Amino acid sequence: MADTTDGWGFLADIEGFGRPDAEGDFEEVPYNEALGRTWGKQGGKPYRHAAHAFLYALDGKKVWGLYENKAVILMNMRVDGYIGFPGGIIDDGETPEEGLNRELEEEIGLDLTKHSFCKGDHLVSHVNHRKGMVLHFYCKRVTLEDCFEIEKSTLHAKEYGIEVLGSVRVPMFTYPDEERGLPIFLTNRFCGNSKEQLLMGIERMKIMTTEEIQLALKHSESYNKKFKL
Ligand SMILES: O=c1[nH]cnc2c1ncn2[C@@H]1O[C@H](COP(=O)(O)OP(=O)(O)O)[C@@H](O)[C@H]1O
Repeated sequence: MADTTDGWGFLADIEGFGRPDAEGDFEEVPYNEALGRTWGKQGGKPYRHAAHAFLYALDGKKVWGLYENKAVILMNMRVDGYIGFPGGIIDDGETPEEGLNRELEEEIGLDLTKHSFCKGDHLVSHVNHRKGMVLHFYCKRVTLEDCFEIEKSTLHAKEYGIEVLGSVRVPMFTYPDEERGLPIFLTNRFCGNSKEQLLMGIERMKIMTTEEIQLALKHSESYNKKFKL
């Protein structure tokens, strides 16, 4: 990969954030500690913060009357080709929640009078020392009708067709071949630590058990190996 910021224009400052991460780059950190900005590199820039949201509804409907879809979980197809959650970089002077709400309105047209995120929705924060960034992750359960409304509002959002190329639902079921469905979805390329965040959200919101998640991951990894992905 070219290690140059030529051609990045105003994105040059943050282009490094979108580069692939190595295993172990993300370390869980308590929210208050994450806000302490104690990681500012000596004499350098303070770490940048970003916040992303897991919006979901419990479902239970059977796909084709066969496979139980446990939940509707909304992610985005991003302009860089990665899958990620809606959200983004927090601007100077914003709290993570203020920045998150602003980004959600811009990216998916979220109706903030109905679904505004607050500190109580915070699930976990991670720090990436290599990139100098902190990632905050929030979860909110809404109704199935709300999910459908949010998918529709994405089409009219300011960033639709720019940063966001579409809202995608995570397939929350697995076919009898143990690969199609969630395991194959997990073989996608995910932005930042969003794959880890997705699995944490599914587990902590009790949508799937730890064992079910481990099984989906195992089949996802064996699929990757089989096709040398
Ligand atoms: O869903 C996500 N979960 C965790 N980290 C993410 C996710 N999406 C992006 N990131 C990380 O956060 C950085 C900034 O996020 P994003 O690209 O959404 O900000 P922006 O919308 O302000 O440009 C990305 O470059 C990537 O490192």
